[in-house]
Amino acid sequence: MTTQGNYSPGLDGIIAAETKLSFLDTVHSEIVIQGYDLIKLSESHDYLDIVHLLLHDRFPTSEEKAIQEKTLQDEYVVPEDILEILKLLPKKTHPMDGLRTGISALAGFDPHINDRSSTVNKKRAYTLLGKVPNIVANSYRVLNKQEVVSPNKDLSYSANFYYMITGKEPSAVEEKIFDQSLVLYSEHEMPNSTFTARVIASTQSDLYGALTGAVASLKGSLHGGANEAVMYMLLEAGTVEKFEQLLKQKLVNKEKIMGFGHRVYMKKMDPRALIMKKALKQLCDAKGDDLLYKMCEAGEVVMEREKGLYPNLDYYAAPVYYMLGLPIEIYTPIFFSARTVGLCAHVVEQHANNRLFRPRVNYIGVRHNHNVLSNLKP
Ligand SMILES: CC(=O)SCCNC(=O)CCNC(=O)[C@H](O)C(C)(C)COP(=O)(O)OP(=O)(O)OC[C@H]1O[C@@H](n2cnc3c(N)ncnc32)[C@H](O)[C@@H]1OP(=O)(O)O
Ligand SMILES: O=C([O-])CC(=O)C(=O)O
Repeated sequence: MTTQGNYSPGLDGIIAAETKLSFLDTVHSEIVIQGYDLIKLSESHDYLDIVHLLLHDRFPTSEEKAIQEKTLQDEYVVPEDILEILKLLPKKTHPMDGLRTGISALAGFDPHINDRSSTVNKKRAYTLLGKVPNIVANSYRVLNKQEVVSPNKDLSYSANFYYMITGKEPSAVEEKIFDQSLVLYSEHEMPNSTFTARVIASTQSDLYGALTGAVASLKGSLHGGANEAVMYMLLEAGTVEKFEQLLKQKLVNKEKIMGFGHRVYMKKMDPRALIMKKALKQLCDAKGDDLLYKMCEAGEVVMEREKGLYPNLDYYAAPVYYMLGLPIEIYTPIFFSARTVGLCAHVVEQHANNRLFRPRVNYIGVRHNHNVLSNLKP
């Protein structure tokens, strides 16, 4: 073995970047976003406040917020050709793959594609923030043989996103909870997808490429794909007792249980999950049906007792989305849509102060003796 230095599988504990954007402070149990705690922000601010905070380092004034909303609305429409590309995809394509294709195709419509300046990157971030919800909703719709839906500028950003997916306007409570989920998913330091985006950006590749790679990363079930997987698991079980049995059986089979565990919060509950747990209770109470809440609570007890593992955000976001009437295949694309702002902010930061990512390996392969090789020549 040729050793170049310490190896940490999965880069566990390795510092990969310096950032002003966010930090998981496990000592004080805070998710620090530009100096503020995300959990507190999720109770006091909406998604568009977080967008401004991440892209401009501070909250918007009410005038700036109105201008930002108008900027986003002007970006809502997706080129017709992109919708045509989505229509050409095989109908069994997952909406995450539709989204990946759609974001990738947007690059060709950018007249300033070779400009990596912060000003243009931030402008581009608004283009993406305007169009990604449209691509998410319409890639799902097209793949499910539903009519393409146009954005409704009379609704708030989050209400319009919900409307484009479901075809109906959310109630005030649904809008608030959906928006809160977007806040919670907006930014989270250095998950695999953000690392992917920064690695791609570090070659001086563009924002669309960085985000296309990030979609592929987020699709995996160890990352964003977990929210969808959690919902299938809950539906497969159907009752509290069967869910407890299912989890125990999966543990006996040494299967990973989706929605539990986290590289950074391994011995604690993801604080974002607690907020979505409260939202789930609210939605269940309003509907007079607490089955999903009871199942999730019972699952938490089993996992803590049997494995010392705690829920991450995906565990409670999934049943919340279910209670909001959102289709399951679109849970991970919604996560991506919310994370668009965090990813864009990281790419802006990477491009503004770039050094190519190029790590080394410890070589564990064989070494051949070239004298032996020359003896083997015909
Ligand atoms: C918003 C998000 O994207 S959060 C992440 C969403 N992903 C999931 O929910 C998928 C399920 N969870 C997992 O697979 C993991 O907890 C991860 C991928 C999130 C973190 O993984 P890592 O930090 O690499 O931890 P690793 O997989 O090495 O697990 C450490 C130990 O805990 C166990 N473990 C961790 N998570 C789980 C789980 N969900 N179910 C069962 N066992 C688990 C592992 O089997 C391992 O046990 P061992 O030491 O006895 O072999
Ligand atoms: O941070 C991570 O490793 C994954 C995660 O929770 C997220 O992307 O929000």
